[in-house]
Amino acid sequence: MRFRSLFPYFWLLTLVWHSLVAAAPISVALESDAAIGLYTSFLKDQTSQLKLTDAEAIYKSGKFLQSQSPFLNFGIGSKPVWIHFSVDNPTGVPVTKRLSIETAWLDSIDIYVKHQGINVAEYHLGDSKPFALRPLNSRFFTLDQRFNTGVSDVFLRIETPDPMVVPIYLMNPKMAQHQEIEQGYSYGIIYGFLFALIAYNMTLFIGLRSSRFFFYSLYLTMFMAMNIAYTSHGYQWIWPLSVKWQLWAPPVLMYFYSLSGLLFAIRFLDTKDNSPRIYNAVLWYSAVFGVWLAAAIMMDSQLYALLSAFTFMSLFTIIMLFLGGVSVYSGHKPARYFLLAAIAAMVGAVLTTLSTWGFIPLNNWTFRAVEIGMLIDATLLALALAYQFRVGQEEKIRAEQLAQLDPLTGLNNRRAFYDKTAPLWSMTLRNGRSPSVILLDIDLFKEINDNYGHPHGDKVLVVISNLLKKLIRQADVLARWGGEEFIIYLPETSPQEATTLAERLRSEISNIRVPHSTGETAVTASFGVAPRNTQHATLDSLIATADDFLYHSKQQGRNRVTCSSVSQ
Ligand SMILES: Nc1nc2c(ncn2[C@@H]2O[C@H](COP(=O)(O)OP(=O)(O)OP(=O)(O)O)[C@@H](O)[C@H]2O)c(=O)[nH]1
Repeated sequence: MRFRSLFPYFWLLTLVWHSLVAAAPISVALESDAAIGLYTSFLKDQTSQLKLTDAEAIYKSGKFLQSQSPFLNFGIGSKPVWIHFSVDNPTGVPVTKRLSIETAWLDSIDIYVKHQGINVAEYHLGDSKPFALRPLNSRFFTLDQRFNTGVSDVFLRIETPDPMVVPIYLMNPKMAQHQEIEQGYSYGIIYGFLFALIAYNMTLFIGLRSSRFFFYSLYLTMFMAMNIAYTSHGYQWIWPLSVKWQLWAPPVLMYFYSLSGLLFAIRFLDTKDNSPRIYNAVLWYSAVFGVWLAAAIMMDSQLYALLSAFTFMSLFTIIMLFLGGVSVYSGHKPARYFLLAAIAAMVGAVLTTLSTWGFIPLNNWTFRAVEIGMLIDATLLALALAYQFRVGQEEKIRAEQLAQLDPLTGLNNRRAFYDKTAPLWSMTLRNGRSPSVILLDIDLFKEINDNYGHPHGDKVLVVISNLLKKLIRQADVLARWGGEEFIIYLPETSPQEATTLAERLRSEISNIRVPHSTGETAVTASFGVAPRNTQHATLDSLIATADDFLYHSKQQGRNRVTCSSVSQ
């Protein structure tokens, strides 16, 4: 708020400063790395026909407009623009300065240098010419110009359907070179960081086969490709001869960057399942802009292609926020990271836009805020993916655990019993130490159900389960074997020890009283105890023996323990 309240003063200061310096030529002695927009005046060529002589005549008649901003900005699809500034060399000797127009996507830039009314130099630059023809190997439109003593006039004619932002710099060549190297390093860091994330997430995609990682990598790849195209790094290093691709790459890659972002978002947020209508709307929206872009390309209209790509990309940022917001609102936890990431990307984009339009001071940080925003966006999304993966794993483990538990008693179910006893059984076979199995079945349980109801029967089952849990050793494996049947696997336990335990369990169960509305239920159980011997090649055969002994206990009148010695 405080910053915003300073705006009127900022503008006033700009105007005062402008009125003082606008008319003045730039001195070659000036050592500044700031853009020189305030020293320039300009003319929009409504006819697109003006030649240098016409522009000169109009300039002399005072009809050029003074620039109000260090950065000239004429928006998207502008008419050609003529820009003028003059350079004063009072030193008495020629001085070389580096003239640089640092917007990499301008299609055509004609530069004319005049000294004392004579044409001394002329350059024809721009994206629409092969990179190899540039005077200097720079991704910007850059040249070294010798300014003779006295005042020189520089006229530039710029034509492009892209956003016509024209940051002009006039610097000492060494200072300019130093700046370019610094920028090179910063791009190296950005691309290196993104490349590492892409490679890592592609590896995760291949390893985990989750398309989320693929769409995330695609999104970052598309951002990198778009950035490489509009900063002209691609033209400089990858496709220096492909003039056509350099012209079409920005709109095409902007579209695919936004599209891949949306594909990632709907996959990450599971929009298809959670909000099918939003999912369909996003797909339709993407298709409509895709058709618009394809039609523009077929009609060879770069302007329409750019308009479609810019509109798609602007709305894309808003849709990302919307999708993230909806998802957070509906309780999807990883979406919080997603929303923060979308906000970071948006803030970056807005800061860059505001700075290029002159609403906030333009410097390396604000101009490249979109890239910083994207780095934060990429990092937060990587965190979101990691968080989502962790939550997914935890849910899987929980589901697996639940699949192994009997829901009523919380004991192991039959599957878990086999899972837990299998390694113990194979160890037994190796070391020859004998386990035993106890199988027990509640007596006349049907009567309990019939007399007091099923819920009361459940209560009895729970009480007995808790008792069994309490009385067995930690190494023993207890499970609910069937309806009112329980099993206990006792590793390394002799027949005597197993029978003693079974007797104790039988006795404790017979002491149980489970209260109900009109009194208490007494309960007993019958037991079969089977110690392993040489006939038991498998665990199932040992369990079958325990089952036989249990049957014997039932036959003998219930509430008793039968062990091998008895049956043999
Ligand atoms: N309440 C309750 N009853 C169950 C559950 N699972 C099985 N049952 C009941 O347990 C009863 C078992 O009856 P039976 O197999 O005839 O055996 P029993 O009445 O215990 O008689 P014996 O085994 O011969 O002593 C059946 O009525 C089943 O419906 C359960 O989870 N909860």
